[in-house]
Amino acid sequence: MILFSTTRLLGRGKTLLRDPVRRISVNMSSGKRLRVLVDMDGVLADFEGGFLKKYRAKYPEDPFISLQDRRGFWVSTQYGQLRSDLCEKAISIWESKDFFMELEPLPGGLEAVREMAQMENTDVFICTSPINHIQHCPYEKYAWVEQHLGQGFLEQVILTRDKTVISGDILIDDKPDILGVDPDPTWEHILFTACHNKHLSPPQKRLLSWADDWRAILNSRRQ
Ligand SMILES: Cc1cn([C@H]2C[C@H](OP(=O)(O)O)[C@@H](CO)O2)c(=O)[nH]c1=O
Ligand SMILES: [Mg+2]
Repeated sequence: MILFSTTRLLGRGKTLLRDPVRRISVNMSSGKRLRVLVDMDGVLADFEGGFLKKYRAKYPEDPFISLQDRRGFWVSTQYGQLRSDLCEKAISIWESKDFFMELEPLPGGLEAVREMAQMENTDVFICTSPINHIQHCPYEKYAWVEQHLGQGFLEQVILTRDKTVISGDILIDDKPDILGVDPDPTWEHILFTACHNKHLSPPQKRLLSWADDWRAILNSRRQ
């Protein structure tokens, strides 16, 4: 028997505790709640496109790598292979103020997470890693979510350098190898296709874009 001091029964069997700081949805029906972790850069926010635009604006005379020529997750590695000084130049782009703030949303991503948040027996979190340079990125990632999904969605942001310690059923992420202290994370990694990984033959299931059938992937994990 679960006692709630003040509760408001919502439709679809969800109960929200009146809590000035945090609203908690408790599942009142029997089904297990599905927990979806959605990555930010390369899945909701266009890191690669934003990088190339700002790199070319800042270094117009320097060689660049087109999106279709991108290989390997780390941009700076490939730029460094092109010419050693370009590694630092690449890093200077995403360490600059407003880089993460000004990233464009990838098509269909915001609509998909908004829909997930309204789905029965479903919780969605944005699970994202900050870069090492902490001056701007952590704040701008939160501000980006507030700007594009609203203040209420800030409750759903998880910032971590180790995604393996976050529990969930599904992690939709463009990084092919998601490693951390836990060798056996609870989530199934769905590889979100990006310019840098489209040539791989990954072991994971792929989500080609948000126009692909992400609802079927969620439903396949529901009990
Ligand atoms: C340096 C670098 C960071 N990133 C993103 C991944 C992480 O965000 P996310 O976990 O939201 O995908 C963040 C820190 O590495 O920056 C790239 O996508 N490519 C890069 O080359
Ligand atoms: Mg990513």
